[in-house]
Amino acid sequence: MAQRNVIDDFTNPLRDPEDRRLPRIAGPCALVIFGVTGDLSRKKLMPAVYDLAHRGMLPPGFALVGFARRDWEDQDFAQQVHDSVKENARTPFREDVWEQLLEGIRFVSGTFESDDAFLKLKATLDELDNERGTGGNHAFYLSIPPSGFGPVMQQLRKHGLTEDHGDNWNRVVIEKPFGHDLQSARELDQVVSALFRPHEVFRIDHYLGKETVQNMLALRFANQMFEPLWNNHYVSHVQITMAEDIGIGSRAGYFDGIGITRDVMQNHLLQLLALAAMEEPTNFEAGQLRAEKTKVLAAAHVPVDYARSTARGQYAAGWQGGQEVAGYLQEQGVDPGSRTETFSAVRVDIDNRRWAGVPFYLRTAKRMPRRVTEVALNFKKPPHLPFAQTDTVELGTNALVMRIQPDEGVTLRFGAKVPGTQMEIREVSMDFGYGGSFTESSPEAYERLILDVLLGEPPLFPLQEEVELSWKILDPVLDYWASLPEQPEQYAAGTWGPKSAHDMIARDGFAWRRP
Ligand SMILES: NC(=O)C1=CN([C@@H]2O[C@H](COP(=O)(O)OP(=O)(O)OC[C@H]3O[C@@H](n4cnc5c(N)ncnc54)[C@H](OP(=O)(O)O)[C@@H]3O)[C@@H](O)[C@H]2O)C=CC1
Ligand SMILES: O=C1O[C@H](COP(=O)(O)O)[C@@H](O)[C@H](O)[C@H]1O
Repeated sequence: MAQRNVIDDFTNPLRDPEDRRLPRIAGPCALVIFGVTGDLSRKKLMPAVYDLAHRGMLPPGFALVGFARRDWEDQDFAQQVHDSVKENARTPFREDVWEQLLEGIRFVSGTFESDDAFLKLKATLDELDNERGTGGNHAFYLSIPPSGFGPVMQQLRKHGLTEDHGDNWNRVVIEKPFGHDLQSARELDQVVSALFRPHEVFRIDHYLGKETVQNMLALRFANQMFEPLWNNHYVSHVQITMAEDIGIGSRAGYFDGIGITRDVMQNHLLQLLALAAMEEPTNFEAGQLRAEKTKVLAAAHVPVDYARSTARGQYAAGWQGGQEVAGYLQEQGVDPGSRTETFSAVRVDIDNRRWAGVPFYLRTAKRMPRRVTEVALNFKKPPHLPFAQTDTVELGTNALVMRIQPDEGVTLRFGAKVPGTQMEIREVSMDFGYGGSFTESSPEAYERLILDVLLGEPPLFPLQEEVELSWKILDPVLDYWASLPEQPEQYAAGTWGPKSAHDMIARDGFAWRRP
């Protein structure tokens, strides 16, 4: 097979100028991370910045500014970046890359309420603009508890940090969950849109940055053989699972009172549903892709008999990976009477021609037996099986499983004849795995999305309309659960969730997959 010659690609005058294989490199800019001492920043954001630098996708004068309450100097922050890069970066540590990054690292200490801190941030950015040529191009990443979104944006505007001089840009990146219900999401949007123009706002959902999530678009729309089956003529039901084996760790302050439904179902799982169920966009530009997701979310709802169409749970003490682990109510920082759910399952129906009659089951939880995210299309049984009484037919359901993580790929489950002289059918799998098919490694979701922000490319960032529709789907469920007098049903850590969740899907004649 002919090898692609990379040097020719850059020198060949006939090369398509739109060639998307050219590296995408950000222009001069500063990335300011609020909440830089937090879990997300330490595990994902700082390593992603380093990985981008390592891949040569950041400009030489790039600057990284951290903002948090801790009483740190630049060098303390630099040490934290260094440690989290060494621990969590995808690409190997290189001294020269680190040295270059280090030159642009600064820290500002203060609270969201402190005018002094924002004055210092302004002075720091002005200095960087002069020293490193970042030219007034600033991306403000709010990696903070949702209650801080509004106050920080107000402070940015108050201190002239969002001013447009005509030849610079300012962008704001807002972590999920955007609001805690429809009403608060609308209120937050009023704050955002009074301070920023639509193209300056990036609502981040890191699942959209995952390689395997984008591959759902390739699987569906780059092939002819799947789409004809992708509807209620052939699909019996769809299961979307995001299971985590971890508990809440040190994040009680954020998680308790929010719960798993607001934390990930309102955003990651409903985005997966939208990508799995939407119609084909004309192209993958922001407007087209987001319009199709919006349409399908507008057609989705949880059937109103919530006692039957939903289930919630809370993990109790149990065993995980051979170790005894505490129950949710015993975790440090959790209110001992907390009713926060750590398991959530809902049935979603989609009222359109393609999906009428096909339930989508969404399930997510902490402290499940293993970490796995997948989207599984389960197909109807064949209308007739031409086998004799004496034949052995052990068929489950045909399924197409998009394995988002950690074992990334696609699995097709179908029946095959067992070798031998008798007709014996058994279920088998056909697998595509990234490792076996590609030499390229997948960028981390945050790597991809931070670069998109710095380049000003919005297709992978949900619109406010998608956020609001997602709350509209889940608000009635959350209200219903809040009205119940009892605690969420307990499930032992390290198991597949409460009995009510198994009953919920069994009533419809199905069972949860064991991924
Ligand atoms: N953790 C994760 O895996 C993921 C998190 N997210 C989202 O990212 C955001 C942050 O989450 P996470 O990192 O887990 O949260 P953490 O609680 O770990 O971190 C919160 C950060 O905000 C800072 N902070 C809080 N209040 C103030 C204040 N009044 N003034 C200044 N700084 C303040 C803290 O600084 P200090 O050190 O001074 O306390 C800390 O740096 C959330 O919106 C979450 O939904 C999204 C995807 C995954
Ligand atoms: O958004 C969140 O996602 C993480 C899980 O992310 P993943 O990429 O590892 O699947 C979850 O642990 C966290 O609670 C939530 O805020």
